[in-house]
Amino acid sequence: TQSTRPQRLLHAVQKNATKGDPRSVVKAIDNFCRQKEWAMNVGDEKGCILDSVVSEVNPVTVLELGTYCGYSTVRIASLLPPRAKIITLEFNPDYAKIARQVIAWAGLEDKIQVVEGPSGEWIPKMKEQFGVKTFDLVFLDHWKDRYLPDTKLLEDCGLLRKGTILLADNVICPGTPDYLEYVRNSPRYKSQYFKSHLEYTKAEDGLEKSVFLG
Ligand SMILES: O=C(NCCCOCn1ccc2cnccc21)c1cc(-c2ccc(F)cc2)cc(O)c1O
Ligand SMILES: [Mg+2]
Repeated sequence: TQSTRPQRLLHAVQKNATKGDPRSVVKAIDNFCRQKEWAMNVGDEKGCILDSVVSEVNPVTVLELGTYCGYSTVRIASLLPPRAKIITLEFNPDYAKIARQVIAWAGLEDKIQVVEGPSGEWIPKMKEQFGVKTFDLVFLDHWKDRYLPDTKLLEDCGLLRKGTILLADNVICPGTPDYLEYVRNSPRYKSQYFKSHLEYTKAEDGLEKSVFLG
């Protein structure tokens, strides 16, 4: 039977990346997506901006909404201090299955918890299920019309603290207009746009970094 794109991406990692070397996993995925098949990873250009924000925040507890094949999960985890953890939420079980294998190839299983299901159901359970108090960094990369409702849900569930950083992918393409309007106009956020390009293309896209002010 025909393989899926995530399966072909995983095979490219297993063929071209060194087991236990996260940066070689990131490189292998970027090469696959540039040379063979486009895929919706944050990519190398926006990935550098992601790296700089992660390094600046030095988070101990990270939430990622939208795992896909685990590219940004591996990118973030490879920069975390020893005891730091990422909880990454994926709605599609086939994607989650691939992501777990990409994460294992990178040797980062101990830092990453892949959780399957919808954000609307899991966010209210974060404290009781995973012993999370608040998140230091949230990377939004899931359904674009869920960025705003899930941000409000994170606020309401007390999962954000003064200084929590929200970093949102695709605020231009595909676009998250209601989310942008909210974080740029709400007195509870200080927002900054990092102009870039849609992964592996020349189309404009960017990341929005927003600090929760409490
Ligand atoms: O759609 C995108 N990502 C989202 C995937 C589903 O996420 C579903 N999902 C994942 C956890 C999760 C938790 N709860 C609910 C839904 C939940 C996405 C799309 C594009 C893109 C840009 C231009 C195009 F022509 C076509 C596509 C680029 C990106 O970088 C993206 O991230
Ligand atoms: Mg994205």
